[in-house]
Amino acid sequence: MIVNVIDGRREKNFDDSTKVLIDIFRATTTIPLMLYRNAKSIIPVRTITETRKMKAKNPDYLTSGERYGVRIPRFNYGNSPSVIMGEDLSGKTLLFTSTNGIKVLFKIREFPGDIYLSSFINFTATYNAIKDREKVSIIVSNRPDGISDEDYIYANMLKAKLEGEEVNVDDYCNQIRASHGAKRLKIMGAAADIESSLKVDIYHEPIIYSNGKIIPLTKLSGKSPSASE
Ligand SMILES: O=C(O)[C@H](CS(=O)(=O)O)OP(=O)(O)O
Ligand SMILES: [Mg+2]
Repeated sequence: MIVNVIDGRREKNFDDSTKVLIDIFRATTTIPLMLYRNAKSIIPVRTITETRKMKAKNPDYLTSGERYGVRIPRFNYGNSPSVIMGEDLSGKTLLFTSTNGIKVLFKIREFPGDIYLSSFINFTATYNAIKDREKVSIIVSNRPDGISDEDYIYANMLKAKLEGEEVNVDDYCNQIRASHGAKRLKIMGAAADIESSLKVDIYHEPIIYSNGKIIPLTKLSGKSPSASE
């Protein structure tokens, strides 16, 4: 197996490998927790305006997302995994837009190859879903200032596991706790999101992007989770 870690913010060209989108703080932590709290699906949306337009057409949808970490005014939710953990989202469809992770998702969906979304929340399920693939690209969402050590810590853990190395997950969790990204969350007043991002394997499903929606792989009846719409 070939495993590459790629800066999804800077890279412009992607191949047809299986892609795993990583955004530990916080989109690919929040999204699996939305599904853990029984959401039906998450619809990624590029812009705030588009989100409001889709909400107007689908009043039952919930709105979620942020810009630069701050919840968008009049949205039902921001991008806080610790807030989502306390919610019952049974049967709900959530519109979701975020500063980094969703931006990169819209970039990579233009290329062939299955797209998974992963974090500590569904680490083992992701590993089991892709461990036999020929080529895997672990796509780091990064941030505007180019500093997202939390994403690289997780990407390196997943890469090590895929390459057959023994992985001590607790060590990686402690690296996250000591990361620049964790300090940033504390400064933002979102310290609770650090431990929420470290609920390892609380969600037991691989999560894929398919035909405009983010869903558990098991919801994809029989088809390959092709990223192309
Ligand atoms: O909401 C987040 O934590 C980040 C924005 S920032 O890094 O806090 O400015 O968005 P995400 O798309 O989850 O990286
Ligand atoms: Mg992030």
